[in-house]
Amino acid sequence: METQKILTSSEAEVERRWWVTVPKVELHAHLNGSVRDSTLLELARRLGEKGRIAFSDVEHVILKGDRSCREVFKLFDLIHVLTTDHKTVTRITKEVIEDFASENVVYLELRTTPKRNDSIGMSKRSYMEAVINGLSSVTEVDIDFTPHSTDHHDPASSWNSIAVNNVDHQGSGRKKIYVRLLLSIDRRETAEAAMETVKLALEMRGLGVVGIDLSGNPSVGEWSTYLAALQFAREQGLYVTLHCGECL
Ligand SMILES: CNc1ncnc2c1ncn2[C@@H]1O[C@H](COP(=O)(O)O)[C@@H](O)[C@H]1O
Repeated sequence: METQKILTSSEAEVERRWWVTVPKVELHAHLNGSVRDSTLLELARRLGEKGRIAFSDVEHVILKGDRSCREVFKLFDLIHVLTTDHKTVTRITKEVIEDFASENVVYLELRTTPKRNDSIGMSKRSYMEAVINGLSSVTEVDIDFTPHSTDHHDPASSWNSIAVNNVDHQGSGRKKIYVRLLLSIDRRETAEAAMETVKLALEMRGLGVVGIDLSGNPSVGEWSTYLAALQFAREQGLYVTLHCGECL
C-alpha cells in the first residue's frame, strides 16, 4: 500500500505556492460565495455603525471555518444584506476577478443570481449592469469578458449604453483572465422570476453570458417551478447547470 508523506508546514507552503503558479480553469464560482473576508468585515462594520446590524453578532459568523449546510445558506443571507447594492456589487465583482487572476486562474466562469430589491431601485437588470461595471473596472489584470464574435450582438440593445471595456495590454507581461458569466436562479424564486432571469441572460449573450444555473438552498422549492425557464434556456442555446442534493 502506498503511504502518503506528511508535509512539514514549510514544505506545504512551498507546495501551495507551486499550485498558485499553475494556470487554472475555475468553472464553479458564485460571486457572493467568493467575496473577500476583509471586504465582508468592512461592510459589516459599516452597517453596524449605521445601527442596521450588530457587528459583534456577525463577525464570528463571517470568520467561522467549517460550516454545516444550514449555516452556509444563513451566511449567504447575511452576505446578501451586506453586498446587495449597486456600488457594492460592482466592487465585489472587480475584487473577485482580481483575486482569481492573482491565483493564476486564466478562465473563470462566474455565476451570480440577479436580484431585485425595489426599496433601493434595484432590478435584475440593474444588478447585472452593476456586475458588468465591475468587470469593466478591473485594472490589476487584463480581462476578456465579451466574446469577440458578434453573433448575438444586437445593435439596438440597451446594453450598448454600458461601458464595456476588455482590457488587454498585449505583450505587457500582465496577467490575463477570460471571464464568462452564468445567471443563477435561486430555488426560492417563482416561475416568472426564473423566466425573467433566462430572458435577461439571452439579452446579455453579447456580454459573455454563456448559461443559466439553478442553485440555492436544496431543501427549498420544487423542480417543476423552474422547468419551463430551464427548457426555454436550452431551446435558445444557453447552457444549463444544476445544483442537486449537494447537502441535505
Ligand atoms: C452547496 N453549495 C451550494 N448549493 C446551492 N447553491 C449555492 C451553493 N453555493 C452557493 N449557492 C448559491 O449562490 C448564492 C450566492 O451567490 P450569488 O448571490 O448568486 O452571487 C447563494 O445564495 C446560493 O443561492
